[in-house]
Amino acid sequence: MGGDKYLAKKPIVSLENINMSIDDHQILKNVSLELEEGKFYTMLGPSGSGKTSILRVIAGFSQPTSGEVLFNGEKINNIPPNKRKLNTIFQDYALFPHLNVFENIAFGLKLQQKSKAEIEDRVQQILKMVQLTGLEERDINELSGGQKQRVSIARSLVLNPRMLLLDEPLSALDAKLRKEMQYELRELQQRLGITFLFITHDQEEALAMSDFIFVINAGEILQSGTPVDIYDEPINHFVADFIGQSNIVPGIMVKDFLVNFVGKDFECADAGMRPNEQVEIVLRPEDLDITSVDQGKLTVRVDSQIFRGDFYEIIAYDEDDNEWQIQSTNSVEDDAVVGINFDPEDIHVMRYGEKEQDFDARLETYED
Ligand SMILES: Nc1ncnc2c1ncn2[C@@H]1O[C@H](COP(=O)(O)OP(=O)(O)OP(=O)(O)O)[C@@H](O)[C@H]1O
Repeated sequence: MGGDKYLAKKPIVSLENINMSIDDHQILKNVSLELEEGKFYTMLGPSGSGKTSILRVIAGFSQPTSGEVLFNGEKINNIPPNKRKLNTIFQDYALFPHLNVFENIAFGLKLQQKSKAEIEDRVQQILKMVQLTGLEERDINELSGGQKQRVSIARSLVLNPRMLLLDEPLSALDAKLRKEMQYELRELQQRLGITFLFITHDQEEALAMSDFIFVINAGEILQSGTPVDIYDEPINHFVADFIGQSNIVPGIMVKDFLVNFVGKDFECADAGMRPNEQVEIVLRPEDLDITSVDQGKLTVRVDSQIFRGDFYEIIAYDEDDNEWQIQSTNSVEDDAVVGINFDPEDIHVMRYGEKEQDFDARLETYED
């Protein structure tokens, strides 16, 4: 899914069937992706899933075992990192503490032996872009977190990259500053119009910041799409569980648009499954309402609840012992037996362990 939505424009960077092994350990498995001009892309996945490895392949710090890295349609596998029109920003920003803001930003241009006048001009231009004019002489350790982030981006931008690769740049920050920087980074990307490829293991961050997300696990892209696509239509258990909170229960297809779970048939909006196929059902906690037993589509027993500020998060169990998380504006007593209601359109049906290619193929067959 999603893949076809962004084929219309020519990608700046593409990966085609990238595999990478280190000491018999396969780190990347058949990774393909395309990155277009001017978008904010995120690679989202748990620790060790291969996000940094993909970024390193794009940047040229790692060589894939097989597969092609393309820049504007041309193979760049053998082009060294400093000759690629990409710049990487690391978690700690790697700023030089003994140099001031101007000198940090000018560093790459000095290495390229540009004239003093050209350096002055270019740095001033970039300072304006990242809104740091006036801070040229400031020491790096006298800057706020947000300003440091902007200096590190400015230091990359001064070299005119087509794309910035950002490896978990916000992960060391406390929650409040992190939120502010998310906003700042997103705003900066939109203003500059440069493609960002951002890495995070934080799903909320990915949903909030990105135009397009690649969900990575065990060296594979499990799903790619807009934040809304991925949240509303996760293709498998891993994605549904990793992105937001989900109730996932086993079910079986009765026929098209009818699925059975917890012993009852329910209409559902999903497509392309065969009768009797084993499936999994996703219902998000915010899509469930607590009601009386006679009015409810399912009956559950409340186990516990936590007050979350604007709602109660209720944990309950159905007769098959499936756990249900429900967001409710009202508190409910422990052990109360209640009904839960939901809109059939919010029932999302998945195949266990499905991969994105199979999902796309199934959808195509169905649409034909
Ligand atoms: N040089 C290496 N030698 C051996 N194994 C490696 C090497 N680099 C990465 N790996 C392994 O490859 C897998 C993917 O690592 P990678 O750093 O790409 O994951 P990640 O998703 O970026 O994780 P994190 O969020 O923790 O940084 C891990 O299992 C890691 O241990």
